[in-house]
This record gives sequence, C-alpha cells and structure tokens, in this order.
Amino acid sequence: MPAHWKACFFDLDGTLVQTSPEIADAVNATLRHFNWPEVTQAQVDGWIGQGTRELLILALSCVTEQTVAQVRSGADLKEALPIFDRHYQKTCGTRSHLYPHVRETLQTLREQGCRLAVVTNKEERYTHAVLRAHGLQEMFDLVISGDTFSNKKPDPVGIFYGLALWGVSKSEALFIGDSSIDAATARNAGVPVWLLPYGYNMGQPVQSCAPDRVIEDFSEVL
Ligand SMILES: O=C(O)COP(=O)(O)O
Repeated sequence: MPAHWKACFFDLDGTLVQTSPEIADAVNATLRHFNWPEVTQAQVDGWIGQGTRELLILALSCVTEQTVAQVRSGADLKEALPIFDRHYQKTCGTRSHLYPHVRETLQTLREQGCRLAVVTNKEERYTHAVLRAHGLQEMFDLVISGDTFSNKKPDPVGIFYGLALWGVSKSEALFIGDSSIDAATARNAGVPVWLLPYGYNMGQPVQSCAPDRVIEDFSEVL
C-alpha cells in the first residue's frame, strides 16, 4: 500500500457531507406541494445513492402507491421534478454539514501532492451547489456527477477518466465511500476501496460490502 496515495476518489453524500436532512426537506416540500403525505428522514436516508431523480421516484412510489416503473413513466414524476428542483436548490447548504476532519484531511492530502476527485451519483447542478455551500470546490482537481458521463456509479468511467487524466495507476489510487455502490464502482475499476460506516448504505452495514478497509474516522485516509 503506498504511504501517500497519488489519487483519491471520494463519494459525496454520506462520505464528505451529511446531506440527507436538507434532501428530506426538499422532498417533503415537494410532496406537500401536491398534497401527498410526507416521508420520514429514515426513509430518505435509505433512498440516497442513485442520484436525486431516483430518490424522488422512490419517494413518489412510496406515497402514491404506484410501482417504481409506473412512477418512472407517469405524469406525477414530470410534474414533481421541477418543483423538487426549486426546493432542493433552496435547501442545498441549509442543513448539511461536513463530517469530522474532512476539510483538514483533504487539505493535507493536497499538500502531499495527491490528486483529489469527487465521484457522486448526484446530478451536477446539485453537486456543485453542495460543494459551493461548504467551500469545498477549490479542493478538488476533478468533480464527476451522476450525469457527467452517460453511465453513473457503479460504472467505473469516472475513476478511469481521472486515472488517465493524471497518469496514475490503479494501485496508486484509493476510492473512499459509504455504500455498496461505491464498493462496486471501485471493484469495477480495480482500485482499493475503504468505506466509512456513518453514511448511507440503504440500511445495510458497510462490512457486508467487503471493502478493503472500514475506517471509523475520515482522517484515517491519511
Ligand atoms: O444519491 C445521491 O444523490 C448521490 O449519492 P452519492 O454522493 O453517495 O453518490
């Protein structure tokens, strides 16, 4: 294992930033707009990982008692998406916060010459809003969102793109995330993966994803 990684790829929601309270606020404001029942924080936590569009589909399926396939092809989603967008743009940064030691650890990695990337399934417009709200944008050499390429995680395209851009080999890179999607992304790319246990893993313990390591605190990346 290299003493200093040459490139670190980070998931965003549940790894760098605790985002679910303000996502829940935006989802519930959207549901109220249509007079649908609200959902709980725990439900929203369990729906994070595939991007906010997919999260909204799961929420609508839950409250309207339609299948996911029906919501995906129905009128409710089309109407709800712009309302959700308006609310999430407003709530971004209001109730999210960085996990302990994120800023200092990223800073130290930068000083060590490590290339830093975000690889999230969140859509670009929200990824940048969250990073901006926490003054993190300048920290990263590369930001890849769920809609940056035609495929999102667990497709390894974001990792391959970064490695090729920087001329870094797989063994010199590390993926740090919080979910089975992150573990699968890293495995698909052939890079080691460390998982944090405090994020959003659809209600499952991260140990079940068989990561190379579980780290309790973000500073253990160093
Ligand atoms: O589901 C999302 O919005 C994104 O989740 P991620 O940052 O964990 O990839």
